[in-house]
Amino acid sequence: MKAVHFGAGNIGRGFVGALLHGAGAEIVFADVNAELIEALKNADSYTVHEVGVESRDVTVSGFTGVNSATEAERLTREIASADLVTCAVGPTVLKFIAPAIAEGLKARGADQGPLAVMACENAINATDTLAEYIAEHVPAEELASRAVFANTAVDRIVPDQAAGQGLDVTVETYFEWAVESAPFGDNRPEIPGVTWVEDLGPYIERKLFTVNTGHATSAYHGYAAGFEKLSDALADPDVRARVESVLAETKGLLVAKHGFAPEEQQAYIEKILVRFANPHLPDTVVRVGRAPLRKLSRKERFIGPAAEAAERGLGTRALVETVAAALRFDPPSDPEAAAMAADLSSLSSTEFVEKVTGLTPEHPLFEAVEAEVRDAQQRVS
Ligand SMILES: NC(=O)c1ccc[n+]([C@@H]2O[C@H](COP(=O)([O-])OP(=O)(O)OC[C@H]3O[C@@H](n4cnc5c(N)ncnc54)[C@H](O)[C@@H]3O)[C@@H](O)[C@H]2O)c1
Ligand SMILES: O=P(O)(O)OC[C@@H](O)[C@@H](O)[C@H](O)[C@H](O)CO
Repeated sequence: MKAVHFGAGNIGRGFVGALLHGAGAEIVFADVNAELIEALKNADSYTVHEVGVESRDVTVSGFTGVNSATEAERLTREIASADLVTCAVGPTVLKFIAPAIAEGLKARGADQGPLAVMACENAINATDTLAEYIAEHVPAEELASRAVFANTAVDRIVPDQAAGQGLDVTVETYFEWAVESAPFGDNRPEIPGVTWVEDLGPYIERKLFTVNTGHATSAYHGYAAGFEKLSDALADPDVRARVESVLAETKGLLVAKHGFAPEEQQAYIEKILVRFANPHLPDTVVRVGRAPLRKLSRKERFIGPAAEAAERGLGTRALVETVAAALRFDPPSDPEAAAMAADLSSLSSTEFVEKVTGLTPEHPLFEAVEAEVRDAQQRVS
């Protein structure tokens, strides 16, 4: 099996690359980071350090790199001859990698089987989004015969890596890669460790609205309380109580919407709280809270579940209080935090809520969120 993976960052090397290597795949990492690609071209292997109660090292080999910004022709050839394309570049970058995947698809021989395409991003139906961008460059019939698109949900905490660590990646021991099975019929790619599911909807929503909602809640309240390390933030009783309150609210929605048993969802919550508290994992509130405008958007981890909960008459107070904390997230290293601050000072509260959260004034959640925006604006003026 040959795989081209876009995004050789934390989750790319620390999770997707490791599982593809475990599947015996030859891996081509495609990235715009020239230094990283040179390092991948020059290395024979790197090590994934899984840290936790039981730590272990996994060696990943059998890969190369291609610079997707400067080696377009080679990238086309690599995709044309691949069995699988995966990506972990961030949901807002999907539109930029789509043209290259389209070129690779168009260059495939008629006798080749379809290319499996699976986006590994923290977003609902990210592969469908990528497919829509690719469809702008490939005729519909050609696309249907040359590619199979499957949505996925990926779960493994991979912090930003310490300088001087080279290609090695420190990760938690836990992982889950859920992939929808229907698009493949009887021809699923053989990737040990993948959980095949018929309906990904409940899985991705449970993951995003529990793991990522809880994680970002720890980050925003932890940042406000002055913590740097995520596990230290969660050890603070006030932050912990806020995270538990938020997860009680998303649990209410997930149980009502998807029919998860309450005790099953509670066990899932307890498990992720242990994962967040992993003291061996050097994760930070700045990484976990990164890109607050994306995280406050309509289908994302706060407004997504809060809007649906409000529509069902369920509680949203803790989620809205976390939105308030997110509005105060201002690390100088985060361009979206700066853009959010600029929008807070230049837009009216109504304009800000409509633009950033996608909520309209008629929505039952609008008033509560707008009140927090007004409060944040008064603090900075
Ligand atoms: N880190 C985690 O714990 C984790 C876990 C699950 C899912 N994810 C998701 O995986 C995605 C990536 O996250 P990450 O933590 O690995 O981020 P990261 O910043 O470590 O890696 C992203 C990589 O994508 C590359 N990239 C950016 N634009 C590109 C382009 N146009 N073409 C090719 N490569 C490009 C960057 O250079 C970088 O190497 C995000 O959607 C994130 O939500 C992350
Ligand atoms: O990657 P983001 O910015 O969507 O979210 C930050 C973290 O919550 C996330 O990367 C988690 O570590 C990961 O989703 C765990 O599976």
